[in-house]
Amino acid sequence: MSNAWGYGPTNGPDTWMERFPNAKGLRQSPINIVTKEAQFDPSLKPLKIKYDPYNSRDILNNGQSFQVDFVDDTDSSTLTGGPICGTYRLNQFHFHWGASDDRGSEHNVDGAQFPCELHLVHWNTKYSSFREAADKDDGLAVIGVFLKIGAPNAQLQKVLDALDFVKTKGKQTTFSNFDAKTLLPHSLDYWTYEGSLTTPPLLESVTWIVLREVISVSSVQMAKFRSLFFTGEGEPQISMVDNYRPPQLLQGRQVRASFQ
Ligand SMILES: NS(=O)(=O)c1ccc(NC(=S)OCCc2ccsc2)cc1
Ligand SMILES: [Zn+2]
Repeated sequence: MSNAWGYGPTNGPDTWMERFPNAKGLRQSPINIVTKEAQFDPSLKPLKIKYDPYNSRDILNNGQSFQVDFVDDTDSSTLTGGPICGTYRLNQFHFHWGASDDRGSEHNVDGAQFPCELHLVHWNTKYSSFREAADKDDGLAVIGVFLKIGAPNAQLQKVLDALDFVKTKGKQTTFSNFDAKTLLPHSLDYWTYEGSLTTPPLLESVTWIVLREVISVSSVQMAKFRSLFFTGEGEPQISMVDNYRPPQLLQGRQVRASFQ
């Protein structure tokens, strides 16, 4: 389907509003987090994250990123506390990255971009599934984690080693017994605001929880992300890079901080 959305010159973020009117909504993501304007909220609870490695299922190149999918038919991998009410189940995690180390994250912090951003996607169990939750105001909660160039990340390497089997769009392979918690930084201090999916259909259903502490990734590891392709097997190869949406208007929203 030639008119599918993407990140290229003819189907990228500036064209999405043509088919996805949510793009002009009042709670769009990502945003630039201006740290001095993020107000400490003492009523915010600590994040409670419980991930069971047994739930990890497969890794998939979906043509926009790659994602690790989790079995989410029980409450064994959940997010509670923080800014959310109730229990949210881990459905998948994925990344956004740049063609070079100077860009790639979706959220910015004080105008700065990181080379990569991890998103851990959870859905509210007051609904019956991700799909039912995806268009509800309180349907989803996504934890964002920035990756910064530094030492190689051994836990991340387990994910990157699987990329050889999902180079092209639609490829997927088993990815079991992975503990997503090992991708999180030590501190769970966070910023939070009400936003949206950062890809079409851009549904305004996400409570964003962006961690202040980064995790490391080496430049060699970043090159591994860039070895993937947006395109399918047998099609002219287009490298999977710059799969990030730029920051959107805050439109009067408040960004709260869980820390002083
Ligand atoms: N980058 S993001 O974390 O905002 C993010 C998370 C999940 C998704 N998932 C989507 S769009 O699922 C595709 C199928 C679907 C189901 C209900 S609406 C779309 C997209 C973007
Ligand atoms: Zn994402």
